[in-house]
Amino acid sequence: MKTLIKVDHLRLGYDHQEVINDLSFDINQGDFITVLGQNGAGKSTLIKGLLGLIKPMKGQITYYLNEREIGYMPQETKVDRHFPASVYEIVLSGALNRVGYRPFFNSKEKKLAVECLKTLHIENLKNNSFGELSGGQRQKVLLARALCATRECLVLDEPSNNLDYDSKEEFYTVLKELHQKGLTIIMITHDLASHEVIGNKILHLDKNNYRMEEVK
Ligand SMILES: Nc1ncnc2c1ncn2[C@@H]1O[C@H](COP(=O)(O)OP(=O)(O)OP(=O)(O)O)[C@@H](O)[C@H]1O
Repeated sequence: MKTLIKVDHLRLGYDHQEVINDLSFDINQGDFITVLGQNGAGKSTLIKGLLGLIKPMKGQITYYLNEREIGYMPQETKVDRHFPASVYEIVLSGALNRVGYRPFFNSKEKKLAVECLKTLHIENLKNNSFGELSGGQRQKVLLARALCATRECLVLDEPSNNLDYDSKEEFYTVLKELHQKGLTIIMITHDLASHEVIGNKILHLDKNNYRMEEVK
């Protein structure tokens, strides 16, 4: 099994405050890892580390994929829902990592954005404005945007926050479909109990007590 990201004796934190200490695990191709932990356990901090937004205080993260091609879906609370853009424009912005110094999106990237809309069954929303969507629809748009950035690995930060039961179920169904298509997924959440988890592994993050559990 190919390893995509290797986390080795990692210590992460801010200034002199250590949040994660001595965490080691591998993210293998085809994994769907759910990260569970109490508020403040360091779930978002781990994501920032994986995305290279904060540097390890100790230990290391080794990437066996192009780091820039990790698709990231932020927490909805960190996204301005009144952002004046269409669904298509938001999804296409996921392809910015492919553009480099070119001042425009090419036809391949535009086609990819439409494909991502189709994959998530939201092609009908293409021309709607983001602000007029329901919570569940907005989450699918943000997922499509993350998908547009990668063919390989998605990192999702509390994607089902604020969704009602039905929208959550629908969202998880879409995630399972992506996983079955071969996407590697790391998802942090605090609204699932261990027995409800989707995916093949659970990373339990608790104060200096980390445990990777295989889901049967
Ligand atoms: N930018 C920052 N500067 C300083 N401390 C921070 C910063 N971001 C988070 N922290 C602190 O790091 C610790 C872990 O926070 P983090 O957001 O990673 O936890 P979490 O498990 O994602 O929590 P939640 O479930 O509430 O989102 C907390 O004590 C928090 O106050």
